[in-house]
Amino acid sequence: MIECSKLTVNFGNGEGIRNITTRFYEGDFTLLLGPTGCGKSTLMRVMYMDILPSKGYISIRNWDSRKISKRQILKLRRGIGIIFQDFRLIENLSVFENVALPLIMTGHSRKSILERVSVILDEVGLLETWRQKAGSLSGGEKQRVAIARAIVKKPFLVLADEPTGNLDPEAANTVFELLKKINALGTSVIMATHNYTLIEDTDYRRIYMENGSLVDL
Ligand SMILES: Nc1ncnc2c1ncn2[C@@H]1O[C@H](COP(=O)(O)OP(=O)(O)OP(=O)(O)O)[C@@H](O)[C@H]1O
Repeated sequence: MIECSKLTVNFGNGEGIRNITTRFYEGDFTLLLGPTGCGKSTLMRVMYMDILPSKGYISIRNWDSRKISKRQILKLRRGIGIIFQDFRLIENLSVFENVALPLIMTGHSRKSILERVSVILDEVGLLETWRQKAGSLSGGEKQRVAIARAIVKKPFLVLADEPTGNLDPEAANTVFELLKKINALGTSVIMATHNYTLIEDTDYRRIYMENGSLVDL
């Protein structure tokens, strides 16, 4: 699904990622591990082509960073759901509106939005909160809204960048279980995390990074 070849992002200050060659497979749950600043977020940003490589390339399904246009980047992003550590919700909008936003922006009908958002909110266990302002929720609930927003358009890939970093262990577990469920239903998931306790019992593929490079173990 994703092929990285000699992938390099150079921020001009000596930081970034260097010479990454690997593949990510369709349907997998992949864990991206490594210390702060090792390049996990940068690698994820390249995956949704928020940054383009300085050298080497990344190809995702049929999109290749060497020849992708701006319009095609928007198309690629429609197939990718993104979850951040800090939730990035619009706090003064309701839970429903936050999740509906990606569908509103792509011109779905009111009826299909109502149906789809209700189903998704039910899946993440937040149907009853649909009217509440996102800003009034707990951290764990906010992250579940962010997950709902990420999957509402049925992406082929979910990128979760430290999704449990701001959560207590119980909320972190709930979020991880949800991501596992999403993966079990067929969506590929790539999750960057520092939370080794959370993942210790899983046999998902682990990719380790250090100083912008992959570590061979
Ligand atoms: N836009 C940028 N401009 C300059 N340097 C950057 C930029 N973004 C990231 N960096 C640097 O590149 C390196 C990799 O950062 P990145 O955020 O990818 O690491 P990370 O592994 O995700 O860290 P964390 O676990 O703390 O999120 C770091 O040294 C960081 O300071």
